[in-house]
Amino acid sequence: MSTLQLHDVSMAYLSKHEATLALESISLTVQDGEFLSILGPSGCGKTTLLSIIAGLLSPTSGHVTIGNQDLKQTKANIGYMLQQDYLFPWRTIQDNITLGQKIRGTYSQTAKNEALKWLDQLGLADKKNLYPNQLSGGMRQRVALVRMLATNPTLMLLDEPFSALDYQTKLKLEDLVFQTLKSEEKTAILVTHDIGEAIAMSDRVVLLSPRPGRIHRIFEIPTEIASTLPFEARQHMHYNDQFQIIWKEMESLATTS
Ligand SMILES: Nc1ncnc2c1ncn2[C@@H]1O[C@H](COP(=O)(O)OP(=O)(O)OP(=O)(O)O)[C@@H](O)[C@H]1O
Repeated sequence: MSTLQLHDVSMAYLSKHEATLALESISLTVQDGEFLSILGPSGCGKTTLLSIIAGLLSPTSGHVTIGNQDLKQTKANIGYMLQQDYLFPWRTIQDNITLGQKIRGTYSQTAKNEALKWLDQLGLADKKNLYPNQLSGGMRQRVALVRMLATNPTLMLLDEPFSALDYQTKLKLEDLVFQTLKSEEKTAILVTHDIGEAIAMSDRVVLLSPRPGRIHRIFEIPTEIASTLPFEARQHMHYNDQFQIIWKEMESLATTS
């Protein structure tokens, strides 16, 4: 993917009686292959920001470009993964993971094999003929990940995809997503409330202020953290400087909001 840029993006939700300013003057560049996390207090506009990048919402002012082209003009394939898996209960796992390809008109025997390869790589090959209600929550999220990967997106947007999972499943899936996206050199933006998760998975963490969300600070995560520590250890760096700094900044935001 080419570089993603947000240029002075603001977003106000307008209703008959009031306007809610959700985001204000967000300018940000996300490099090719970068994993970026967005942290911030509840209601600061994280999901709004992701929806704007996905092209589902138009900002009130400012604009988004991918490789210097306006988002609406690009043919960038953007994948979206949410807290809920939104699998279709009446379709088998195989039919669910090829659905994105069918909607995009890219379905073929080769594309189907690609989807099945991902299913295999994520340890679910033997589940392909089952239905979503026959799988655990963690398995269903893995299927949602396969469905997204099967469309070969150049940019992946992840809106708290791990938050509904039990702790052990969450750790395993975070690690799996991290390893998969890094090895595929995918560009990804993760919205999360979890500082450990953000540090463990990201190259950079963007901390937004309370609503209206503005960029409060951007933290570079030292590469030696990602390259030397096992994933679970990276999550629990309560004594790690980076964790402490981000935690303190978040606390200070909470007390000033
Ligand atoms: N469709 C809408 N109409 C009006 N206001 C909205 C709409 N969607 C979101 N908002 C408001 O915009 C602000 C930002 O919402 P958003 O969901 O983007 O925040 P968030 O940071 O993702 O929240 P959370 O962390 O709780 O999921 C909130 O005050 C919310 O109430």
